[in-house]
Amino acid sequence: MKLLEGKTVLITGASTGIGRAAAIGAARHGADVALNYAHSDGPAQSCVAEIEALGRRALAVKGDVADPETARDFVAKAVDAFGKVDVMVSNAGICPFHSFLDMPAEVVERTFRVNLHGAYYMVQAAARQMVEQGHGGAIVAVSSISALVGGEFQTHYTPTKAGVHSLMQSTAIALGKYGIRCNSVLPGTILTEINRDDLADVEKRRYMEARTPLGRLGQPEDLAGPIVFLASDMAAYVTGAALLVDGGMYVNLQ
Ligand SMILES: NC(=O)C1=CN([C@@H]2O[C@H](COP(=O)(O)OP(=O)(O)OC[C@H]3O[C@@H](n4cnc5c(N)ncnc54)[C@H](O)[C@@H]3O)[C@@H](O)[C@H]2O)C=CC1
Ligand SMILES: C[C@H](O)[C@@H]1OC(=O)[C@H](O)[C@@H]1O
Repeated sequence: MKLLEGKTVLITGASTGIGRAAAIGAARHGADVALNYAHSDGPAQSCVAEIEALGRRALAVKGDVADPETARDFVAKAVDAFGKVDVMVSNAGICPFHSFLDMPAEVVERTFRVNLHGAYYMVQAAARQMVEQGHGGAIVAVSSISALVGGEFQTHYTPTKAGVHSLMQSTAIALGKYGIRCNSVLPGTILTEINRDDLADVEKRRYMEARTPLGRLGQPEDLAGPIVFLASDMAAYVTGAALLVDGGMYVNLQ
């Protein structure tokens, strides 16, 4: 059963990792997909090719989510190409691991701007379009288990993920009257570029694996199903919710 047949799905930071897996997952479920990406063209173009090979339309639009103009441009180009916006997946994020006491202000600023301001502008731009269209929509934000627990080298990052989670709660209220649902997924530790260096420390990786009741760290594809579900009409009465996708890591105290 295809859950997103005929829908237009926009995803930020979609050329790699969780965003890319969500883009392919949405296309497998019948959606046309617009991808925002910030860096090299190659991975974005290969994601477009993968989606087109599935028989769906795809569009890659370059832009830094920290700039509010990027959100307006992304939504406008997606509407030009596909005629509408049904789903926004706000996924782009950075996590430059750093100790707290000597954290440079620029690293804090940039992390906040990309992860939180970026999500805010994208969600707002998509919501404005959905309200204008008048037939509702779904917004899924990629928050984190880090919205709920701290990290010694993530003092600049975890507040942004708590912020994204909170943004979905408040926008669920602000947008419910328009039939727009807003939810977040809270991934645990997923093997992607964002933590490649951090998890190159074998001891740390083993520790994180041992904390996970399902016995392994996550793959980007582990997020595709939960994101597609929350984006779909299967979740028609779900809004303001946060779905942990962490192999059980959060509940594993002892
Ligand atoms: N990998 C993990 O363990 C977890 C990741 N997350 C979140 O998942 C999201 C995706 O990250 P991953 O797939 O893990 O890593 P990733 O590094 O593969 O993906 C992040 C994507 O965001 C893009 N990006 C970065 N800055 C951007 C900007 N200014 N404008 C537009 N795009 C930008 C990157 O180019 C990249 O494609 C992030 O928001 C991250 O915080 C949440 C919990 C756990
Ligand atoms: C980047 C981290 O490995 C990853 O990001 C998160 O949000 C989780 O806290 C994981 O630690």
